[in-house]
Parts: sequence; C-alpha cells; structure tokens
Amino acid sequence: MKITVVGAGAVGATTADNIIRRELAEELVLLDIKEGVAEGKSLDMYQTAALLNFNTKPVGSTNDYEKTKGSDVVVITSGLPRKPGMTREELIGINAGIVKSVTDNILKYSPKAIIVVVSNPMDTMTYLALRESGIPKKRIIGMGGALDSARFKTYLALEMNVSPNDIHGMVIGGHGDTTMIPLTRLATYNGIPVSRFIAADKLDKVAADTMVGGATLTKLIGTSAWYAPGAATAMIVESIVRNQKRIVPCSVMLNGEYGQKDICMGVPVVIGKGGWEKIINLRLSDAEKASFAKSAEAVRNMNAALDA
Ligand SMILES: NC(=O)C1=CN([C@@H]2O[C@H](COP(=O)(O)OP(=O)(O)OC[C@H]3O[C@@H](n4cnc5c(N)ncnc54)[C@H](O)[C@@H]3O)[C@@H](O)[C@H]2O)C=CC1
Ligand SMILES: O=C([O-])CC(=O)C(=O)O
Repeated sequence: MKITVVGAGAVGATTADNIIRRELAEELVLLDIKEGVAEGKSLDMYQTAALLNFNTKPVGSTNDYEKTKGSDVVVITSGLPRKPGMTREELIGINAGIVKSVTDNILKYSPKAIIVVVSNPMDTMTYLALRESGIPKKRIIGMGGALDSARFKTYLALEMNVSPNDIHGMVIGGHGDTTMIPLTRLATYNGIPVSRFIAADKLDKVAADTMVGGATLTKLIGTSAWYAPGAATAMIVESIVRNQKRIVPCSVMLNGEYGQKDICMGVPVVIGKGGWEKIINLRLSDAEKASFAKSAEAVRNMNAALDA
C-alpha cells in the first residue's frame, strides 16, 4: 500500500503523521511545492518512529510527482487556508487552480488512485477534481462531514458532560458555515436520543456551534484548524486501506440521491477499498429535506463560479 499526501502544511502534515503512526501503508509520500518543506517534515516525523514504534516510512518530495508513482490513495490538502473573518468560499479563486493542476499531476503517475479532497471550498473542489479527471465517481471522496460530525459529537459531549466516544451523530450537507446540517434528531448517547438529555434550546446551540466550528477555531488560532481535520482525513484513509466499510458523511457525486444531481455534497457513505461504495439513504424529515435543498442551492452556486 502506498499513500501520497499533497500539501505539507498544517493539515497535510497532520494527516501524514496520523497515517504513519497507524501504519496504514508501507510508504507515505508527502509532497509540497515549497522547496525542502515536505522533506524536512517527513524526516522530523520519521524521527518519531524510534519513539513511537511504527514502521511506515515517510518520504518528502518538492513537487516531484515521479515519487508519488503507483499510489493507491492520494489526499489533496494543497491550497490556501482562510484567515479570521473569511469564508471558505472566498478561497475558490486560488485553490481551484491548485487542485486542478495537482489532480492532473497525480493521475499521470497514479491513474488508479482513490482521491480524498480536503482543500476548500471542499465540496466545489471535490466536484472540480471529479469533473477534471473524469475518473469513476466512487474514487473521489470529499472530507468535511467526518470532521463536522466529530465537532458535533464533541459539542454534544461537552454539553452533556459525557465521553465523546459514547455519542453518535452526523452532519450532512455542504461543508460551509451556513450549509452544514447537524442531524440533531438522529444523534444519540449510546443509542438513546440526545433530546432526552439536552433541552431544545441547548441542542439548537450545539447545532449552531457545530456549523461555525471551523470559523471559531480560525478566529482563535489566526488560521484554520489542523488536528481534527488531519485525524478525520486519516480515519477515511484507514477505512479505505483496511476495507472497514465505515459509514462516514463525505462529499460525493449525487445522481438523484437526496433529490440532487450533478453536485458533490455530504451524505453518509460506506467507505471501503473501492472508495465510497454505497450511499446510505436517510429518511429525512420535511425540515431536514428543505435544509438539504437549500444547502445544495448554495453549493451549486459556488460550483457555477468555476466557470465564471
Ligand atoms: N475539508 C476540511 O474539512 C478542511 C479543509 N481545510 C483546507 O485545507 C487546505 C490546507 O490547509 P492548511 O494545511 O491549514 O494550509 P497550509 O497553508 O498550512 O498548507 C497548505 C500547503 O499547500 C502547499 N501548496 C500550495 N500550492 C501547492 C501546489 N500547487 N502543490 C503542492 N503543494 C502546494 C503550500 O505550500 C502549503 O504548504 C486549505 O484550503 C484549508 O481551507 C482545512 C481544514 C479542514
Ligand atoms: O474552517 C476552515 O476554513 C477549515 C475547515 O474547513 C474546517 O476546519 O472545518
């Protein structure tokens, strides 16, 4: 198994670190356009092997795609992060060009790779990568819902003062401050609806905090987050390489599911060795369906900007 992570910035390096610690591949290539950065971070990470007891060797590359040849899974994190006060959507101008050229280069050397897109605005970047590459849709997975769901579970756990490990819940829809849909109705504390433990107004606040989870961290840190994004991305990679068939909300191409077509958005999918293998069709309430349709409209408008 060979995995490449493109972009050795905060999210890319954290993703790579999680992947090698869990030994998800024999070889991990970390690639960046900045001279020496990927090589330096790879060496730094490899120096933890003797301390943490793992055997996956990270290899750095300054924009040399030859080194990525034959990758089974490629994660794209290259691109600008937002600054406080910005939306993810404002990154489209620069990041679309980066994601397009990276996708072309990756597929030249790894035509069979499964691609996990992280760069923002993620739903539109996933759509772009799929449209540009023309590879089968099941091989392109956008990472957003995994992270948003982890934030949702964390806010629920904090509110209830319980372990996040006992909370189940999903966030679907777009990966944007106003487009994500935390499914409060379906969230449970070990199978028991969370509404039994949290008052309605508190539950609404948890949902609102989840939606602006990324913006809150961006304001605190000065750039966007990386620990949870890196862990969420590695979790998806693990489900692919270990064929775990986990159900994870991911941005995938819809063809009539959830009433949408020709758009990548977050819905629960089964992730295994083929990429996303199946979409799980949730029975949404009328209000949830309306939120999904509204979210799709915003994502579609963003996609239209690709051709503007
Ligand atoms: N989908 C999600 O849930 C999340 C998405 N993000 C997004 O991930 C992206 C990366 O975020 P950070 O790692 O924090 O940014 P960063 O600035 O720390 O790292 C980005 C890296 O990409 C590299 N890069 C730029 N152009 C490149 C190219 N053509 N080829 C190879 N490498 C190139 C840069 O040199 C830099 O090292 C941003 O767009 C951010 O918004 C971040 C967190 C979560
Ligand atoms: O907030 C951002 O811009 C980065 C991101 O997508 C997240 O952390 O959810």
